[in-house]
Amino acid sequence: MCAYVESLAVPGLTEPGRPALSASPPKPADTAGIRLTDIALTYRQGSTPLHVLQDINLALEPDEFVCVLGPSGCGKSSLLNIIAGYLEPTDGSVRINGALHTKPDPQVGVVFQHANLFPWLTIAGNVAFGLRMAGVRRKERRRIAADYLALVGLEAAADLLPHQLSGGMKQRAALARTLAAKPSIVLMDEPFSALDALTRESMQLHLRDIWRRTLTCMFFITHDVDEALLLGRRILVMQPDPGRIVQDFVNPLFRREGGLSFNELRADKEFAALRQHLVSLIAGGRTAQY
Ligand SMILES: Nc1ncnc2c1ncn2[C@@H]1O[C@H](COP(=O)(O)OP(=O)(O)OP(=O)(O)O)[C@@H](O)[C@H]1O
Repeated sequence: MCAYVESLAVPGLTEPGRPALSASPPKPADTAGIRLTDIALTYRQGSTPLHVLQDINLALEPDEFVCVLGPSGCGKSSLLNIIAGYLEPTDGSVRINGALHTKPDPQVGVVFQHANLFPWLTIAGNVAFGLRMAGVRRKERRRIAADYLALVGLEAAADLLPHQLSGGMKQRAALARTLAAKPSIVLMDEPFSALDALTRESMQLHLRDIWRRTLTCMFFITHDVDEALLLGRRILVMQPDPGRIVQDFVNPLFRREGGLSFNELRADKEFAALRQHLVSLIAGGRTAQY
């Protein structure tokens, strides 16, 4: 058992039928899913090297939902950019379903903090845009766009323009646009941080529901520990100088079916201890030892 489990003594961690907090989440088969091997990233600032990432090794199952926490500047976005193929690592490799991944392609979808919809296209047009670029026929594009708009609950907004939508609706449209390309992984960099608290909570529940229905691998960066505990089946914590993963565990509060509401999550007897542990780890106060 890892030191974290012992030191927290959180009731319920060893109860039958409950997912155990584990330092070694299950490994996907050799080729399935996303695999990062020995990733390192170094920038040069004049003659001084800046080691941003070091020794990042990560295996994500095809239906993983992983939340990534860590203080500002620890390299979360850099890691996301490497997985997206936007940034070449100084060392190491990214493989998706066994194939080397070195440049952006539709297998990797990205949702940013701002929706970045094309203002001149309708919401359905935005969702179908990538399909059009991929040569999908018009009738098929329409059908796929309608399916994904229904998935995010935006059927009624199909013919509206982006400026007619609220911030949360725009983010849902952006998610539909990304999912419509049927990516193997969706990378999200603080996608809800620009939303007000109520919209944000509703988007988190929406996303959880969408993940359950699509079982697409989600890589979700957040500064919000509660958000990570609500959404992540697995939680990674990074620390800086150089950026590395200092904890990787299966979230015992995660439920594959049903799922906790916010009130249930916060009332769970394990929640406060887990939250405190993560906050302190992010602040650099305690390093996990196994
Ligand atoms: N193009 C660049 N050239 C040089 N240094 C960079 C560059 N991009 C990022 N960095 C540095 O790399 C480090 C990691 O940045 P990154 O944006 O990945 O961190 P982060 O954890 O995502 O931060 P935040 O939570 O604030 O978004 C920082 O020290 C940053 O200053």
